Amino acid sequence: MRHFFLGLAPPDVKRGRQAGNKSPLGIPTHHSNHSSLASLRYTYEDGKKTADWLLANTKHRPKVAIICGSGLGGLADLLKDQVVFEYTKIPQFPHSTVAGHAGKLVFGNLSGKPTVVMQGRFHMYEGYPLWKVTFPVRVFSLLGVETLIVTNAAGGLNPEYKVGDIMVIRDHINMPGFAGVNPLVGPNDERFGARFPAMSDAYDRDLRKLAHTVASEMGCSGSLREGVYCSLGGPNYETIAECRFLQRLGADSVGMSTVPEVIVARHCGMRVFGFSLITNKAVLDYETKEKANHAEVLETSRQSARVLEKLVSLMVQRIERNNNVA
Ligand SMILES: O=P(O)(O)O[C@@H]1C[C@H](O)[C@@H](CO)O1
Ligand code: HPA
Repeated sequence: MRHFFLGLAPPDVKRGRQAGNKSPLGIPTHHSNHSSLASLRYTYEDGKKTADWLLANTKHRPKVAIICGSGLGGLADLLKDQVVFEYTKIPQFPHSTVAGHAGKLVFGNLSGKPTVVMQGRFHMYEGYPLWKVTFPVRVFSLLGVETLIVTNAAGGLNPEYKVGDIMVIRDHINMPGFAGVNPLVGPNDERFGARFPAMSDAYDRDLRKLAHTVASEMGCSGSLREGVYCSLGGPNYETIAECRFLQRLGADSVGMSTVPEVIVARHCGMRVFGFSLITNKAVLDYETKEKANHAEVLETSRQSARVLEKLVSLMVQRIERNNNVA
């Protein structure tokens, strides 16, 4: 309050946000009309500020960004010549709150290519609105990133999938989007992208093909699948009825992330590729005693991470500048 009267209000308040309307995570708790809704999100200038801060603090100029799913942050360890930023130190960045998400942004060279890796992502169930969940993707775009690779831990709905399989994401079902929960809701800034972006080609066909080529060269094509990822809000795992419903909808894997990041990346013209690591089988049978749990998810990630890491690094080696695949 005192700061406010002295003209030293924090930036949130200066932009018309009221400190009293925020949860402890800085998330707005109520708003009265569309124009106040418009002010309750990061602007283009906010993204630019964070991107410029990062560019001023590292010499790396990444063309590829990778978002690591639960327990898959080991990918960042493959980067050479690392520059590491804790999320808590990056201006305006949200903070990681989930086990298996370290909360570090790692710049470096992966297979000789300048790359930035998010060791830990943000989820809606942590209490973050989707414009916060997806803020890093817009920052990546402002850094000059052309290709986004997303990874996640997911439950297998397809009865043929086994725990430890890797699923190339061919397409997604945005379940929260059916109810209007979408990171692009609100005023559209054309500097990021068009009001109505297409999503029918969200997952790049050439990169999907490349994944199969690389897997076959690695001798692991037997455990490489390709299918549809369905994103739910979480944090609870699905009921049996929900899993049966999603299976009938045509989903092969189910999780609690990824889709908002992909929508924002496509909105700003980035090329997207994604993997689900099948960490558990979705429960579809009322007679079973099996239950999904995060400890199992992390343990499967730990066991299968090396294959996924190798696959990603070999793919990055073959991604050429300006979106061509070697
Ligand atoms: O960040 P991802 O999507 O990999 O994490 C999955 C979904 C939940 O966050 C968590 C559930 O075990 O793992
Ligand atoms: N459901 C939702 N999210 C998940 C699962 C699951 O079974 N496994 C890992 N993340």
